[in-house]
Amino acid sequence: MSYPTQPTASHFINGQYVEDTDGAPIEVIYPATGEVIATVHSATPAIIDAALDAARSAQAAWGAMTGTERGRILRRAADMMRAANHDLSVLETYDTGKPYQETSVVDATSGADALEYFGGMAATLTGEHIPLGEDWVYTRREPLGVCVGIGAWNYPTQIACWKGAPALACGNAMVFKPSETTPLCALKVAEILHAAGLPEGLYNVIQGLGDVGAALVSDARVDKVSLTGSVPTGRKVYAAAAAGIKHVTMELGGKSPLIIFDDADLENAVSGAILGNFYSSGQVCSNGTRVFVHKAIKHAFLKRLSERLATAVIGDPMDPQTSFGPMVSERQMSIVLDYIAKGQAEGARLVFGGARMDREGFYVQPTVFADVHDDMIIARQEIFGPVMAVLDFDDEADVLARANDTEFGLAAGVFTCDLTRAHRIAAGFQAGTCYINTYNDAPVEAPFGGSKASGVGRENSKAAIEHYSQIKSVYVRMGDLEAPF
Ligand SMILES: NC(=O)c1ccc[n+]([C@@H]2O[C@H](COP(=O)([O-])OP(=O)(O)OC[C@H]3O[C@@H](n4cnc5c(N)ncnc54)[C@H](O)[C@@H]3O)[C@@H](O)[C@H]2O)c1
Repeated sequence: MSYPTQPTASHFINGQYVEDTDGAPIEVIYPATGEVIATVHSATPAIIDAALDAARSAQAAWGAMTGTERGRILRRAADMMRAANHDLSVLETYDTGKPYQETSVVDATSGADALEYFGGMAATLTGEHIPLGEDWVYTRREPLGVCVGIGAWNYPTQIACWKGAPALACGNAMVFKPSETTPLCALKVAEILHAAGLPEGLYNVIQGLGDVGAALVSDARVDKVSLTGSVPTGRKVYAAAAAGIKHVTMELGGKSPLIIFDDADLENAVSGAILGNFYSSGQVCSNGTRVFVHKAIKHAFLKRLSERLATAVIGDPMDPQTSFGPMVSERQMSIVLDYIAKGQAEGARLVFGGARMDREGFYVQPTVFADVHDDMIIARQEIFGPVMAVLDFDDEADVLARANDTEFGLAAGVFTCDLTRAHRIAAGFQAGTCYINTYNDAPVEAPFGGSKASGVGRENSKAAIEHYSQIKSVYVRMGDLEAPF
């Protein structure tokens, strides 16, 4: 292997790499081959303590700096990430198995966007002046303190930045725990931030499974928890954070609807369905995996979709021509294959794919089921893999009610050339992130997050500031103060 995937050490604390081999080893497996490419160690109680203490001691001075000074460091880190894009993309590909064709334009790029955006915003975070006759109130927008970030495995660099950038811009310190499946990329984010001038202790990365995450969430030194993960984990983390009355952001799972009307541009609609189901081998939280297709175009849609899926280049993720890679792990591959078996057992019609690929690594074919009914398991549960469920409809009000009939509310999309219908449907969706004639765009300028069981709070955009800062209000009396006795 030409790229050094083994990090200098497992953790990054107080501005430097730290190792503690007493922690249980965690093997990092390259999903395209099944080969072990690195080993890190789970954080011991001493490592957890060191990271939280470092964050606690560094935060006050950072919070007292001007926003301009903080922002300058974040923007420098953004430039350094862009300059290192190739190496970071290669590492992301080894960590996740996602094709370099994707990682080279999405992951470090999106992370750098977040650092640049929140770096630019840091100096604008001010309070307000509220006149009350001759008295007045002013507000101060203050940091929360120590924020814990806990990541999922599908976008390790992006998640580390989407949480770190707004947290740091607002004057907080962060302890980030990546997913145990993809522990490598966040270490590089920490390295770059400190090389860009971030004072030590402000962005710490420690490794571990759910037990390390749980220890962080319940620690009294922590003021806020931001989780990206599944709904079941979200329920546990939200409950543990509530016990300590901590702030939370919950970026959880979904089973999002994508509605395609008979007046839609078919080629664009097929593109949307492909992007919303097969990008990153289907391992995207906001994917539109329930594709409602108007009966009048069902045949044409499935035909064109199958033709285009047949042109997917499936293979070595490091080959720039490859457009579809493996699942992140053997475990995730078997979860997906189980769902495919359930779809067949429930009587859904397999239109494309449906099997593990006959090659090394954890590859599952892009898979499409048609004639799916609302109550089938493959239409109700998040699969988190390349499995599209196509459902029929012919009435607008009915399809909107069916689209919303789910515990999830992360994303939703509609393809139609009818302007008023597009906005009517978008207004009717019970979802935090909606798309008209496109799918899965996630620019840093736009709020991102879920409603219902899919989450609490928003990442990106000005909205994220509300979740990484708090308002203090100061009443100022200008005259004498009267009291009853
Ligand atoms: N909404 C979003 O922005 C978004 C983005 C990406 C992924 N996701 C979701 O993430 C899921 C896939 O990722 P995953 O399999 O890594 O999710 P997961 O819920 O299994 O794990 C997420 C993280 O939580 C940690 N964790 C597990 N139990 C914990 C506990 N009790 N306390 C604290 N931390 C704990 C894990 O170690 C991991 O780092 C999918 O459901 C997907 O939809 C959501």
